[in-house]
Parts: sequence; C-alpha cells; structure tokens
Amino acid sequence: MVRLPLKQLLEDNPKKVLVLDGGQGTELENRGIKVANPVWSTIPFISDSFWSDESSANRKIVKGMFNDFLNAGAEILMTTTYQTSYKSVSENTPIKTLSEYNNLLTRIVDFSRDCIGENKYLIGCIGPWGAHICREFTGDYGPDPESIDFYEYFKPQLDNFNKNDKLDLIGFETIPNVHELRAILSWDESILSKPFYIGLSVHEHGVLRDGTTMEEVAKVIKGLGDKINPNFSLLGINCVSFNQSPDILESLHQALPDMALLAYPNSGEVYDTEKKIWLPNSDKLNSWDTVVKQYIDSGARIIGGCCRTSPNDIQEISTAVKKYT
Ligand SMILES: C[S+](C)CC[C@H](N)C(=O)O
Ligand SMILES: N[C@@H](CCS)C(=O)O
Ligand SMILES: [Zn+2]
Repeated sequence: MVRLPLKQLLEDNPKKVLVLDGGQGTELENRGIKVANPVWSTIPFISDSFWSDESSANRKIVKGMFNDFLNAGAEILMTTTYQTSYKSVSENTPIKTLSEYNNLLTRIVDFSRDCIGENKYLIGCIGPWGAHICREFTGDYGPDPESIDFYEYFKPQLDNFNKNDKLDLIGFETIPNVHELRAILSWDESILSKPFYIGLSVHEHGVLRDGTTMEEVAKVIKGLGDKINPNFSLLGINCVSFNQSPDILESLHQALPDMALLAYPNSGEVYDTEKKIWLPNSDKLNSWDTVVKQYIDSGARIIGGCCRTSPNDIQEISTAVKKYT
C-alpha cells in the first residue's frame, strides 16, 4: 500500500497533524447541487446518469470539489456519505434492496478514491442517527433514547465500510447524544473492524447537544477500561461553532489528556432545520491561524472544516498547520 496505516502514521510521528477537507455538503451546494433533501450530499450519486454518463455535470462538480480541497492542502478527505444510512436511502430514493444499497456505497467509495488518488487518506463518513430527522444540532432523541437500536440503524453502512480497503478510517460525525456515543463505544472489533473516530456535536456552551458535559464524556470512555475497541483512534468535535471550538477542544483535552483529538468546526453560521438554510451568527472572532495553533496545543492530530467551510478555509488551515508543526 502507498499509504502507511493511519494509526501507524500518527503513532510514529507524534508531531504530525493531518489537514482534513472542508464542508462537502455545503460546498456541493455552493457549486449548484441542491443538498437540502433527505439524503443530503448523497443526492448526486442517486441518479443513474452520474454513473452512466462520464461527462455528467454532477460528476464534474464532485470531482472539482475534491480537486480544490486537494489543491488547498487536504491530506485526508471524506466520502459524501453523511446521510447515506440504509434507512435514509431506502425510504427516500429508488434504491431499496440491501444489494442495491451496497452497490451504491461501493461505487461512491471507488469514485471518491479515484478522485483523491492513492496517496491521500479516505474517511468513510457516517452521520449520526439524528441526521435522518435533522436532530444533530439539538441532540433531542425523544423521550426514550435508551430504546433506540443504534446498531440496527448503522449496521448496513458499517458492514460495507468495514470491508472496503479503499477506506482508511470510519468517521462517525456530529454525534449529539450520549446514548449514541455509548452505543458506538460498546461495539467491539467484530462490529467495527476498521480504525474509527467519533466527532461530537457540541453546543456553544461546551456541552454535548443533549447537555452531557465533556467530563461525563470522558467518564464514559475511561469507564470502558480495557474493553475499549482498539480501533477507536481519535475523538473530537465537528460542526461546532468556530469561535468556541478552541475552548471546547481544550476542555476535552483536559478531560482526556492521552487521547488523540480532531477538530473541524463549521463557519459559525447556524443551520435553520425548518427552512434548511444557514443563518449568520457572530462574526469570526479569530483567524484560522489562531484557532489551529490552539487546537495543536490541545492535542489535535486532524484539523479541517465542517459545514460552510470551503477550499479557501482549508488553504488557511494548511498554512497554519505547516507553521505550527
Ligand atoms: C449537517 S446538517 C446541515 C445535514 C442536513 C440535515 N441532517 C437535514 O436533514 O437537513
Ligand atoms: N460531513 C458532512 C457534514 C457533517 S455536519 C457534510 O459535509 O455534509
Ligand atoms: Zn457540518
């Protein structure tokens, strides 16, 4: 393999910080693809013409996005499979059977790998359970979150990604609820056989969207002791407010000083879940240069951007990562 296994790269090079790509869904939207739909950024892959017509406009757009993130300095990039759970796909697209679903995922991973080449790392992105009902920014999983069968929901996507050697890492993103966090961390190597990370969706005030503190998050992890899945490789925050993100990451670092962390905040805008638009929030108080330095000081090993961040943001992150490592 051209690439060192990601875990080995991070362990052998304690100072190495990888630059991640930016908010792909919103970047596709900037380029003309309407992602405000039940499968979000998976939408271009649903139409047959994407696969049958080499010159399809959407194909060029997705390729162009990957290309621009690569040129900006991204070394690790994500598949646009945030809302590609079997439930979301089978209930909202013509793709109904498990075999059609597996074919879709395999094609997306193949296409993404072709776009980024063999030297870069590829993450199989998995959004939270709450994404299918747009609850990733509230963490409100209803009156009885203990009874949600998270494994049943994630299993088809996990089984597919576990087996795909073109993926280096599985990324559970924007996890807003402690029951979901506990469920993912309870799965052993027979369920999660590839290195994986968990990106938490954290409120501006520094607690998980459901109110769980970072100390409680740390307790969940420490409580697992030796039972923790050895594939659990990084923990971090994503799609959190740009301005608050350095403090949030530092609180996670204080609670779990030995854990490799990752951070990819959004632009600071806030998603209106009804209208499916982004609303302005407070202006950026800091530059990427400042927040990247703070992330690195707090143990970040992967740094990038989430929703509404673009290749320009990744360029600035890349420059700052080079400066501070
Ligand atoms: C990361 S959010 C902006 C993705 C979209 C959301 N889950 C929705 O369904 O509208
Ligand atoms: N990685 C996802 C969003 C997570 S909030 C995307 O870019 O669409
Ligand atoms: Zn996001």
